[in-house]
Amino acid sequence: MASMRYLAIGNSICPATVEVSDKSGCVLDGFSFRSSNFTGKRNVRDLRVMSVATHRLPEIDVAPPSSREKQSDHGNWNHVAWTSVRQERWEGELAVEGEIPLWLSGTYLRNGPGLWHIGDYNFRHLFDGYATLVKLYFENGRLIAGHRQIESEAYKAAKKNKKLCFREFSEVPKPDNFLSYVGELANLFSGASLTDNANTGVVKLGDGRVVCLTETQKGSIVIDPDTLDTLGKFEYSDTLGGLIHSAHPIVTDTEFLTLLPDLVIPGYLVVRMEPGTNERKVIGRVDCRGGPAAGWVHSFPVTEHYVIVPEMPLRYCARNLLKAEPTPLYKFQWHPDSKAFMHVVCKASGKIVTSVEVPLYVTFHFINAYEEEDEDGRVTAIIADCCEHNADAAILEKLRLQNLRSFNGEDVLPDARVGRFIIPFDGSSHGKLETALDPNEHGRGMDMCSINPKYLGKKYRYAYACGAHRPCNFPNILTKLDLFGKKAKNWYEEGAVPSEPFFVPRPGATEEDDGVVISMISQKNGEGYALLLDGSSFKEIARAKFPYGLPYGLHGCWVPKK
Ligand SMILES: CC(=O)/C=C/C=C(C)/C=C/C1=C(C)CCCC1(C)C
Ligand SMILES: CC(/C=C/C=O)=C\C=C\C=O
Ligand SMILES: [Fe+2]
Repeated sequence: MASMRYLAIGNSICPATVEVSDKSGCVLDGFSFRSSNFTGKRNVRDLRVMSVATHRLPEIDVAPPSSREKQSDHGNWNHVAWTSVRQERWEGELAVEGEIPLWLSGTYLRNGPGLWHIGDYNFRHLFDGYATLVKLYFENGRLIAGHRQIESEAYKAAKKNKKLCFREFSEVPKPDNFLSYVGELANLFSGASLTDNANTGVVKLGDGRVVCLTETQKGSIVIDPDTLDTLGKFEYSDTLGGLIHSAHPIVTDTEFLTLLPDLVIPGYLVVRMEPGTNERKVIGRVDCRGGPAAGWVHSFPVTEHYVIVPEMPLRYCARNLLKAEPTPLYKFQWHPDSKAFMHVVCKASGKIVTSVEVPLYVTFHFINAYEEEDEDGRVTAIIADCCEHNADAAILEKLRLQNLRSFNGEDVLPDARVGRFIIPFDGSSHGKLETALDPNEHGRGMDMCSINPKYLGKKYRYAYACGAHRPCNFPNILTKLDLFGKKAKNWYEEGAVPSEPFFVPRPGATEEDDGVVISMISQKNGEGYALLLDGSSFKEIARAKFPYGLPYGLHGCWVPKK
């Protein structure tokens, strides 16, 4: 039966988007929307007519509420952060408590794995979930929010067949499922079986296209930042091949830089793509110095003139890639004997400028890097900061959904820190890895970071990240790190699971921390809200409650209003 809703916008009544579904039943019923205090000029296009999808997730049912909503004394049993989003899409205006700065004009997009089941089959790992894209559109102090599932092949196939059809981070389809979907031509043990579930990040290219990404190259999907429509695959037009890439390319208005790990001859291609093209060109290549395979490169840092290629002892493992059952470290293996390295590639020449052995480390996310110079302007070293998990890959296991969903008050989140690499340019064979500030400043939790994008590759003072208020099983505070003062300012709310704090600079700002920090909070009572903190004081300036609890999400980007 078709269902339709009407929402008031100012004095006029506009039909909301009509969703036709053969299942009736309104999951998101009874929300109230602020419409009476709308003072801006009414412009339906600009305000992206508020629409509400009123049907259940078609064909992918959510888990029964009884199990989903059960909570322990600690309020964390099946916390909404780890509970699948309940419908495919939603959009509406949120009532704002506090003040959104009027200069904040544009869309914050956040990607992440928001749907962790197919029917009553529950996925294993946080990174397995089908991509849920969330948007916060700010204009004139008002906020229109929404979410939508990304229509990847993997998601569509799961919906159609009610079964997993592609290999996800830890999940592997049964051979029959895959073959019935892709056909006899493809082999479960080939690249064709890999997911295109673009559930990790979202970037705005210099030419304005917005692309959702994961670690598989085929999982690069172009979306419309206004409607969140899936527009199609981002097809790389070059012939570089390979199956995987870094989940975090470095994207500016003028270039897109990424690393393509070589799983056959261990190494990495450093590549650049210009705005307006789909063709990556090779800048240079780094051969691994240790181990049987390339190290995992979820992210990497750059400075103004160099690309830093990390070689972690947590390495891809071709055997694990093809295994039907998950291994303790999934597609990776820990090779402490292979040592750890940092390579520095000149962006202009593609040459390796230096390559140093460093202490063992484990990181998902580099924060930033910059060049240290002497009085004559000669580069003496590179400083590269990351969220470092004390060289312990156990964090991967902690991100299993079963672990995230079963917090019982025990402090089980492993310690992490801001790891600072010092890579000398004097020909030394070894670099250093130090702790940038006392980890107790941020509760010894550290991940999901952002900086002022104007400081990318440059000497910087501030970073924003998730830290810990212990006991906890997952980073549960937002932290502003002052890397000069070696201090942190923290934001905490009991039972909250905040997503990556994302810094948006104020146009015209001259101070590094002049701007706002956006995060989305999943609450222990099953609700959720968008949060805005002042980038300098790190105090709350506004919050806006969603009509439904938000699942956890990973990385975001900012699309300024044209
Ligand atoms: C969400 C996140 O941080 C990481 C996601 C990583 C994914 C989806 C990795 C997927 C992979 C495969 C499906 C097979 C090939 C290896 C690997 C890149 C790990
Ligand atoms: C959420 C996370 C780590 C948290 C640990 O403290 C890592 C996410 C990685 C992918 O983007
Ligand atoms: Fe990431």
